[in-house]
Amino acid sequence: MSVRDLSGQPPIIEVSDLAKRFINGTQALSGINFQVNAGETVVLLGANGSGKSTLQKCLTKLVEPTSGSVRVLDTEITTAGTREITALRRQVGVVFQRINLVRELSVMTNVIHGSLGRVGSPRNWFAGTARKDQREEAMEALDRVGLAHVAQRRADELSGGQQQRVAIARMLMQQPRVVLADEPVAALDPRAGRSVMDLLWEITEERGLTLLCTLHQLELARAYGHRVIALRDGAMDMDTVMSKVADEQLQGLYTTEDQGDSPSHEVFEGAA
Ligand SMILES: Nc1ncnc2c1ncn2[C@@H]1O[C@H](COP(=O)(O)OP(=O)(O)OP(=O)(O)O)[C@@H](O)[C@H]1O
Repeated sequence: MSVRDLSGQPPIIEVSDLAKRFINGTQALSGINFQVNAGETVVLLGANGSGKSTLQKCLTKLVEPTSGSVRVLDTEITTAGTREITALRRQVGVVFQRINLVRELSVMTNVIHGSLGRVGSPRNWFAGTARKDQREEAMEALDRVGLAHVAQRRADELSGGQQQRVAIARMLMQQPRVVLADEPVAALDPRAGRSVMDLLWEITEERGLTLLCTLHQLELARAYGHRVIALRDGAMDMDTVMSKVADEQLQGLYTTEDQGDSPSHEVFEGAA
């Protein structure tokens, strides 16, 4: 897999001293600092409850940060109003573990739904009433994920791996600049998971998208991540290029302090 030189690219995501404390008192994040340049592909790692999902949600204000600064695509999300946040979300594609297609509608209609924020009105929701160019674009997106032949099938007739591919095609219809993927292959078997990750990475590379992807499978993280950001107990544990990280360091992210074999809370320099 090629490693692109992105050192001259502008930052797309800038997070400074971010903290999140939930109303029940849980301190989910504190002292989070990093930036991601345009076109970077970053894997986000950390044990259950370390704050990965909260961090991703803070990037589009699905979760409101308690303090600090979060800048995504030149929008300071902590001070942005509803209109700016809506505009930002249109440029940020999301892929979740839970594949949230509309089960009883066709694959094509689900994919067209991805373009609504850009071009559509609710009456264009169904494939039959969508504009010709929308349908053609959806067909191209389906072709890109290898599923043009199932465009007219109901979404729930597809396998989990195919459904996640449809979700990626739908995300492409958004024409996003940034992709946030939260455990996109956790629900899939290893073979399907690998093939969905291949696809996500290829599309990211060919379109020059910026990707922040949470993964739990270390072998996938190793295979796909050019850079790794890791959290432990809501704090930064590492931020470095993947090639500099030893397997023990990655495994150590999933051990507790009292097991005595966790790595130091070092923040590495020179990422990407
Ligand atoms: N809405 C909420 N209200 C209160 N606490 C929350 C809320 N959402 C998350 N938390 C807590 O914040 C901490 C971080 O949770 P988060 O889901 O971000 O972790 P995670 O690293 O994504 O975990 P996982 O790998 O299990 O998905 C956890 O202690 C969690 O219980």
